Parts: sequence; structure tokens; C-alpha cells
Amino acid sequence: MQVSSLSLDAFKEMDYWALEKYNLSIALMMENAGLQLARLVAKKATKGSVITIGVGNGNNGGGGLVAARRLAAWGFNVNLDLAVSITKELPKAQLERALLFGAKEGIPKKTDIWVDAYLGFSQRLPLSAVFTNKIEVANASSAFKISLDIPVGISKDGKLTGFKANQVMTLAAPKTILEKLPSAVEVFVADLGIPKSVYDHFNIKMPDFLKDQLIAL
Ligand SMILES: NC(=O)C1=CN([C@@H]2O[C@H](COP(=O)(O)OP(=O)(O)OC[C@H]3O[C@@H](n4cnc5c(N)ncnc54)[C@H](OP(=O)(O)O)[C@@H]3O)[C@@H](O)[C@H]2O)[C@H](O)CC1
Ligand SMILES: [K+]
Repeated sequence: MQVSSLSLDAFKEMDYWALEKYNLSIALMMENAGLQLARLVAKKATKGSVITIGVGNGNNGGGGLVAARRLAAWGFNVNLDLAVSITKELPKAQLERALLFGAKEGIPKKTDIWVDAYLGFSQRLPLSAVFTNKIEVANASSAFKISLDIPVGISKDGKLTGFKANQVMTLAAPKTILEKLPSAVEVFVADLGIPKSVYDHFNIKMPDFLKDQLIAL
């Protein structure tokens, strides 16, 4: 029988398999992730909404920056909370693009939608103070909160100990760690363009991405 979700380690393997066997680069998958995240944010936003995207120095941050660029291109007010210096090649290139598209650095006085692209599946617990401080500031705000892939600070047993996400948009496949989230948290899965053969190889059902590339679980 097929499994319904993957552990983070199994998912990393699936990701690696897609990259090795099908030459699906991280940059290409990140573009898909960022577009779907931008669509999810746009569903919640109105034209006057103030959006803040929290960014770390990795591919989770890179996906957030693609979303920032897409949202800025659609005319939204997009702000970037850079938790650390963005030095890695891919997120750095995405940051440069997002800024060229009109996203602004810094946290505005009031945020309506706060996106957590601080850290994803490579986060190590305990988090460093810079991230715990960011989480505190975000959680203290009244903003609607959306996490990319998995919430920053989520505990190994899936308790929502970090960023208090209202929605989580996970990538490519449901993750076991998200199953213990409070039932009020809405979880979505987004299509990265990984083929069915990869899902079959990992014995997991491919979400019905033909119907929609962003699916509520
Ligand atoms: N197929 C896919 O699912 C794709 C997913 N994508 C996204 O990529 C992230 C995972 O990206 P990754 O670059 O591996 O890592 P993170 O963004 O989670 O973390 C970035 C770096 O942050 C450092 N780190 C980790 N823990 C801590 C901590 N406690 N304190 C400080 N810093 C920390 C660490 O860097 P080091 O250099 O310090 O080791 C992390 O590497 C996934 O979640 C998806 O969102 C792709 O966009 C596309 C394909
Ligand atoms: K995240």
C-alpha cells in the first residue's frame, strides 16, 4: 500500500532522485514553489495589503524570494525581513531579482500577511537567537501567517513551537511532521513538477496536480 506522507529524510531523498534522474534543478523547482506560494498569499491579500516575507540564507528563503518577486510583479506591497546575510548563490540571485522588482528591505510598522521562508527542511534545533527573535516578533504581530514547506521552529514531533502559522504550504508531497499540527492550521501541497514515476519509486501517492497545482490537504 502507498504511504500518505513522507519523513523529512525520505523527502530529501525523493528530491535528490528527481534532481539526479530527471535533471530537475533546485532553481527550477524553487521557481514553481515560489509561484504557488505567491498564489496562496494573493488569495488572502487585497491590493492594499502589506506583506512581509521572512527570509533565511537557504533554499527555503530562495522560494520566499521568488514569491516576493511574483507578488511585487502583481503590484503588491512586499517587504523582506532578512534574518541573516543572504550569501548563498541561489537565494542571493533571488534577492537581487526581488529587489529589482520593487520588494523593500525591512519590517514595516504593520504587516497584514507574514510569510515564513526563514528556514525549511534543513533547520537545526535549537534555533539560533536570531531566528527565535524573528519568530517572537512575527508571533506578536496580528498578521495572518503562512509558512513555506514547514514552519520554522516546528519541533521534531510536529508541535507548533515556532512560527505560529495559520497556513502551511508544503512542497511536492505531504510530510509526516505536519500531521500533528493543530487542526486549525490549513495545510496545502504545491506542485514542483516532479513526475509520477518519482512518487511511484517512493511509494507515495502523487497529489492530483493535474486538477490544481496547489491542493488543500
Ligand atoms: N523539492 C523541494 O522540496 C525543494 C525545496 N526547496 C526548498 O528548500 C528548502 C530547504 O532548503 P535548504 O537550503 O536545504 O535549507 P533551509 O532553507 O531549510 O536552511 C538554510 C540554512 O540555514 C542554516 N541553518 C539551519 N538551521 C539553523 C539554525 N538553527 N541556526 C542558524 N542557521 C541554521 C543552514 O545553513 P548552514 O550553512 O548553517 O548549515 C541551512 O542550510 C525546503 O524547505 C524548501 O522550501 C527548494 O526551493 C526547491 C526544491
Ligand atoms: K519555513
